[in-house]
Amino acid sequence: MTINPRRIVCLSGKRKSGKDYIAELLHASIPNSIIIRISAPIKKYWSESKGLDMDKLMSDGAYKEKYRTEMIVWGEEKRAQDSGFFCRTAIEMLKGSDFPVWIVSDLRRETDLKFFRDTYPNRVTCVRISASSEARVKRGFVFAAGVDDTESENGLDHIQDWDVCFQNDGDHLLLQGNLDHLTRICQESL
Ligand SMILES: Nc1ncnc2c1ncn2[C@@H]1O[C@H](COP(=O)(O)OP(=O)(O)OP(=O)(O)O)[C@@H](O)[C@H]1O
Repeated sequence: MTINPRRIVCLSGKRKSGKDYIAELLHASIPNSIIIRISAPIKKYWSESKGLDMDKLMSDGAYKEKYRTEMIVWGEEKRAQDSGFFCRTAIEMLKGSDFPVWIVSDLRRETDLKFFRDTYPNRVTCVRISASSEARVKRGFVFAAGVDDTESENGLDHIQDWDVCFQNDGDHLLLQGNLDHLTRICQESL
């Protein structure tokens, strides 16, 4: 009997480093994988409580930026009560147990890292994606006080023991090499 997940790839990086972009590419190359966004339940519960449009909140637009600060504060309060709440809820919401490979596209806090490593020992590959300031700005990054100076953006900066680290500044060959490496790790776990 096989128990899902067989492999979890957790992606971490600053805003506009390319986490979503890379998650989608990995997802496309690994059959039976699912993308899990830890922020999905935060957005769902928060948008419902405020009567806001969930689809707009999940998109990469100005709407997301407008409400991000308020939502972060609400999320922090929830996390203080139960640090694994959003990870567990995201997994349940997306029926994670039906999928052998999980791609977690928005690992942001040490409690999230600890949740996955403690709950699924030996099945987690943690990836740190970096990008130059120039590349991030070209992709639309603008520093926002209350967002870029909070734990949700900087909480993993001191972590050293990433399983894989790479630069995503637009070098397609380099990116493809790293995608191939991660895909192989997943396939070998099946
Ligand atoms: N290697 C790349 N080549 C081309 N475009 C890229 C690359 N990496 C990222 N992008 C583009 O840059 C933009 C930002 O990337 P993405 O949304 O994946 O960042 P993110 O780290 O998930 O950001 P956030 O934390 O703000 O959600 C997107 O439009 C994406 O398509």
